Amino acid sequence: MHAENILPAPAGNQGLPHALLQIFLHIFACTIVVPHIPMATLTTPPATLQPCEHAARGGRALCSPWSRSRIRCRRARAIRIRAEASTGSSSRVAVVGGDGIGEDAGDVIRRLQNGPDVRGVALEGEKGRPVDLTPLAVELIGESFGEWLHDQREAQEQQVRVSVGRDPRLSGPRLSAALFAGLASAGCAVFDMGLATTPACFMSTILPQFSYDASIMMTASHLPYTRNGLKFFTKRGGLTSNEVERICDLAARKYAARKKMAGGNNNNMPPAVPQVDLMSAYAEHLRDIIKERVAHPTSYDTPLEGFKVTVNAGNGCGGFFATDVLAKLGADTSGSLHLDPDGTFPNHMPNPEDATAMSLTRGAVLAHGADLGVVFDTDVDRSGVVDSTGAAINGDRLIALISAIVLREHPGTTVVTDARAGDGLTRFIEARGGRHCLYRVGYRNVIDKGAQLNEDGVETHVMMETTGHGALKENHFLDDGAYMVVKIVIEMVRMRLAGSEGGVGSLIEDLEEPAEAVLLRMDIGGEPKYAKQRGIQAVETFKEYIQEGKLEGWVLDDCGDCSVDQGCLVDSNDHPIDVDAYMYRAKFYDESLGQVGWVHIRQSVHNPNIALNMQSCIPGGCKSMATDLFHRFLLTSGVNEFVDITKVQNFVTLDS
Ligand SMILES: O=P(O)(O)OC[C@H]1O[C@H](O)[C@H](O)[C@@H](O)[C@@H]1O
Repeated sequence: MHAENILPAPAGNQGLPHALLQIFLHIFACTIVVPHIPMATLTTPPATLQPCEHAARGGRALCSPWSRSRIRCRRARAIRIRAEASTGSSSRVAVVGGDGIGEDAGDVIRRLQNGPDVRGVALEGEKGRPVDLTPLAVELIGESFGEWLHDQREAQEQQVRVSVGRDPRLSGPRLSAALFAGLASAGCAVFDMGLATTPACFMSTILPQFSYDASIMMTASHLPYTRNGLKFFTKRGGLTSNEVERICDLAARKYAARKKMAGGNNNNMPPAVPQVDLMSAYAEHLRDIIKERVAHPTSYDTPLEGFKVTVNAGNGCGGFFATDVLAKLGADTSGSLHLDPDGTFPNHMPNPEDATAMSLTRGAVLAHGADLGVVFDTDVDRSGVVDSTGAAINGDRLIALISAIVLREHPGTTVVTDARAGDGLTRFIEARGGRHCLYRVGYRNVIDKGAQLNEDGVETHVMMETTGHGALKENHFLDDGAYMVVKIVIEMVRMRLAGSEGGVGSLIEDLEEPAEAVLLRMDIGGEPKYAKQRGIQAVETFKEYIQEGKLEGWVLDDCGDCSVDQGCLVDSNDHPIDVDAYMYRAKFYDESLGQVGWVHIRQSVHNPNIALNMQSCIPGGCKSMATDLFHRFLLTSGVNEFVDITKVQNFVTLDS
């Protein structure tokens, strides 16, 4: 069962009878001490969080769900919540409609930072969301990135060379011109790669014929056509959230003055920028990898002859993979869908998590008798596949498939995923001799964790988020949806050469799936500028409720500093500087049933909401967990004063 924002509102009074609800509330009002959380009205500034020193380290906690001592976060950071009423930010000038000039006018730029990316609204059309990714904002961010690059360089004698690619969004050409202008005014030599993919942009810093110092991809991935954004690379890889924060801050500090100067318009003539054909070279690079690794005994240059592969690019940037990679290697790609780039995305959003994208691809695979279907997201840093039987392989299944392939190449390797991955995936990896490290949501967090484990001497070849962002140590720690498909295609050919009858789906036949997986999103109310702090407040209150023993049966997954040798590892927000969103996972135990499942609670990276993921191996388990949380946490903690809990309520009261 999967659900996100699709749960129907309860018709009439389908939920707990009102009287029963009153009894519940009365009981909990009597037994639970509700902490005072200063959140008077939604227009007052929220509380802020002050990180304190880490709690002392200890041995691995053997938590008992029924005793408070087991409900302890061994390495959790103590968080102190304090009211901010008299601090600077509360006295700042409000930014109205993302357009104000004042003491904090630059906040409109700072708010464009989404973790390691910049994302914003580039075109009118979203109700209640004005355009904030303006040409001026993009120009200033480009200029600040250029300055940041100069600061990073030891030798200053050569001009910094920066390439720029983009997806087909309608706002792309205009914003690219602004980006070129910003980079040029920072003294960079700029190269226009036109339509490109995000991983290809990074590869433009590596492939010897380009070898740029840095690259920027303009994309908003699977988000609506009205959005756009920026992803930044140097030869080291993608920038971290902290680095992007510094760049946005630099741009923010220039914003008010430049806006006055420009009168709100970007009047600069765009510089003349040479165009370069990166994608042909990148496609050739992928073809060479397939040829070399398959080393076909009779058809070295066309190892895909006799294979049918259907690609669904969703009108994003991924069409090249069908025409310039697979077809040129001999594959029949005639059943492919939506290969032509179209920035209005008329069919569906390019996204391997999108149900329409997956089911259309499934239909095409079955109709054409294809061996494999491939789904890319807009900028091709994510992918999913469909096997020859029509089974969708995305999320945990894709991680399992890649893990199965890589664990044969690198026995015992560690696989890092975000903590929304299922318990069945952990068992799947461990059954093949691998180790599973569960970490923070956000592709950059997952990749950085893998890089860090390698630095610490823990061999880690696979880093994959359940969203389909997958990076391999062998491929520059780069999340590259096309490279993941290259690995799968090579395996498909090898299996056939070895005489195997089954398709790649047969490699994950023993993956156990949860009985239920549900995602509910709770909108954060009030002024957008306080949304992040309110989100932190809600998520931290959940953690404190468990730590203080107010949620009997709930246990934080708090193994933040256990060795990967000991199995799973779940981060506990233990590096405050690097935290880009607050999140926790907690298991729920029932006295008679044992472990019912887990919930993962976090702030959304993109929108003012709290995402609540739940998984259970018991039918009805998600509803039990949601019901418990609804009555014992959401209603009693005060979180419901600034978070809209309707979707959880609807789920809880939904007839099963
Ligand atoms: O916070 P959400 O809106 O659920 O989005 C979360 C996701 O955002 C982007 O797509 C990132 O690339 C992912 O790494 C992340 O998991």
